[in-house]
Parts: sequence; structure tokens; C-alpha cells
Amino acid sequence: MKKILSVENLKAYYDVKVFGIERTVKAVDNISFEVYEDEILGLAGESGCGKSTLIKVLYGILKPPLYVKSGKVLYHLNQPVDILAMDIEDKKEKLYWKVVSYIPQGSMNVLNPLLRIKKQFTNILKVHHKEKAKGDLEEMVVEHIKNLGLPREVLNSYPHQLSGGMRQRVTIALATVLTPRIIFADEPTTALDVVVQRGVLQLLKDLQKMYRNTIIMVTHDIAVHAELTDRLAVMYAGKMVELSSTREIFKNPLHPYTKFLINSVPQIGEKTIKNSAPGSPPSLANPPTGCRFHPRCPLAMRVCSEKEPPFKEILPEHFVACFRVGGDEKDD
Ligand SMILES: Nc1ncnc2c1ncn2[C@@H]1O[C@H](COP(=O)(O)OP(=O)(O)OP(=O)(O)O)[C@@H](O)[C@H]1O
Repeated sequence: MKKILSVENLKAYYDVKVFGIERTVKAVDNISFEVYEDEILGLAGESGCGKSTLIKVLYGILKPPLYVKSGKVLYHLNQPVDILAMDIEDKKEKLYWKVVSYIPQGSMNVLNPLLRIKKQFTNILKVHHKEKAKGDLEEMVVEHIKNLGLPREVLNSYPHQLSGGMRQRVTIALATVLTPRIIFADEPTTALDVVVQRGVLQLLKDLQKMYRNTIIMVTHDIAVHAELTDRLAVMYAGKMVELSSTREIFKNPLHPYTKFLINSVPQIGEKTIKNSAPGSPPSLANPPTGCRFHPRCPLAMRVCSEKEPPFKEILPEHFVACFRVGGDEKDD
């Protein structure tokens, strides 16, 4: 497996003022992991655990009050590219759309309501294919739309004339028209009803197969991860607590928080009530000491409130941050 992206000791914080008091929200707090070529990596975790912040930083969108406190994000292209060291114009010219693209929550954040869909495609294409005539660009768009199985008529529509599901498909088509090697997708199906959701997920799956690129997808919906992703990273309160293949995580979840998360998916025909994690997630402005999950963890030991568990490879390609599975610490 060849890596396409690496994240080293990344800390991304928001400085905010609440009732006149300055606070630092540690939304991403010392996270390290690698992403491979030709995979769909899922980011899972409760609302507010830092998933969106993480992918915004990986894509290089850093708008105040968000900033990177420390750490590195490298894209492994022909040579390593330090995305955090590039200015916005450089990113627009060299990376965005053709190397990496971003599907944010809500398609209307991407689509211009005043332009027909065709125009939105050709606007992107003409920046990167300056040599091509208008007719050739339009042909490229039609071909791409056809490859993704979308009806050609969408090209003559304005965004508001399309259904939510179709708009989201168009957003995905737009994000892939220059066949980028990395795509970040933030809750791409959350606002859609279940049937439409299936179609959009299938589209993402199909295009990943077609282009063999990397998709990093955020959703709090663990059932979507089960269906779509190859590997799964579980976040809790600004930390990554577990990472492995999705199959392994569902078969053998090791972190107590992951067990709750997996257990929250209802099985067909099941009659028992599911236990979700007791309590509620902590404030990221004042997180618990040691393991951030320890106040909610049924297996917590004294060490869990005193020391932070390292994120370790416990089994091949299976990383966990938990003293219970590390083997080094004993109950007391
Ligand atoms: N613009 C902002 N200013 C201050 N704090 C923010 C801002 N955006 C997010 N946060 C805080 O950062 C933390 C992580 O938020 P983030 O949106 O990354 O989580 P998430 O896991 O993606 O949640 P969701 O699924 O609800 O979007 C939260 O505590 C959130 O309140």
C-alpha cells in the first residue's frame, strides 16, 4: 500500500471568546496517521469530536478562529508537498480540483445558484485546460456526466431546479471532473433521505473504483461506514482512538468507545435495546486528563485518568489508544 497522505502530530485549535473569557477549543489534538492510495477511509465519531475540523485542515482550509498549533500534513505526490506551508493562491493553482477536491456538508455550498450546471463545470475545466476550445470542454463535461450515470439534462439546469439528491450527485461529479487523487467528503449524504442516500453512496463507491483515487469521508453514521469504507478511523474528543480496516473494526473493536459506537447500529430483527456510551462528550476547551474517554468508560483504571494512552499498533495495521488493550498497564 502506497501512502498518499501523512499526518504527523497535528494539533488544530480554535481560539474563541465566550462571555468575554478567552478559551482554546482543542478540536484536533495530536493526531498522527497515514492514508493510502486507492482506498476509502472513513472518519467516525460523535458530533463535535473534531471530524470536520480534521478534514478542513487536511484540505488546507484554515479560516480564523481555526489555526494549526503544530504538526505536519504531507501529500505524497511525485514529491512530498507540505499543504500547510502553501498559500491559498498556490493551492488553488497547483492542487485544488485536479489533485485534491472537497465535498462539503450541503451541496449549495459548492454550487453557484446563479449559473447553469454546465457553466459551473466549464468554469473549472477552462482554468486547467487553457488550450482547449469551449466545445471540447463541453464534450469533456458530457462524457464525465455520462460516465457517472447522470442524465445529460442536468447540465442545462440551475441548482435550485434539481432535487437534493441530484444536486449532491452533481457536486460529486464537479469534484471529480479533473480526476483528483484525493477527495475529502464531509457528511455527503446526511441531509438526504435513505433511498436517495443509497444512490449517492453507490456513486461515490463506483467512482472510486473507476478512478482508483483516495476518498476520505466523514460521517457520524456508522452504518454508512460499514457499507462504504475500506478503513475506519474513530475519533473521540479531538483524538484518534482506533484505526484499522473497517471489517476488522466491526469484527474486533478494541477501544471501549468503538465498541459502543459499533453496538449502536441496530441489526435487523433485533429486540434488545442498545446501550450507547453513558454520559456525554466532554468540552474540548477543558477536556479530561489522561484518556479523554475515561469518565464514560466502564473499563477505566486509575492510570486512565493520569496518563494519556499512546496510539499504538496493537495488531498488524490495527491502531488503538487504550491502556486496557496495550498490555503495559495493570488494573489497580
Ligand atoms: N468556527 C468555530 N469556532 C469555534 N469552535 C468551533 C468552530 N467550528 C467548530 N468548533 C468546535 O470544534 C469542535 C469540533 O467541531 P467539528 O465540527 O470539527 O466536529 P465534528 O465531529 O465534525 O462534528 P459535526 O458532526 O457536528 O460537524 C467542537 O467543539 C466545535 O464546537
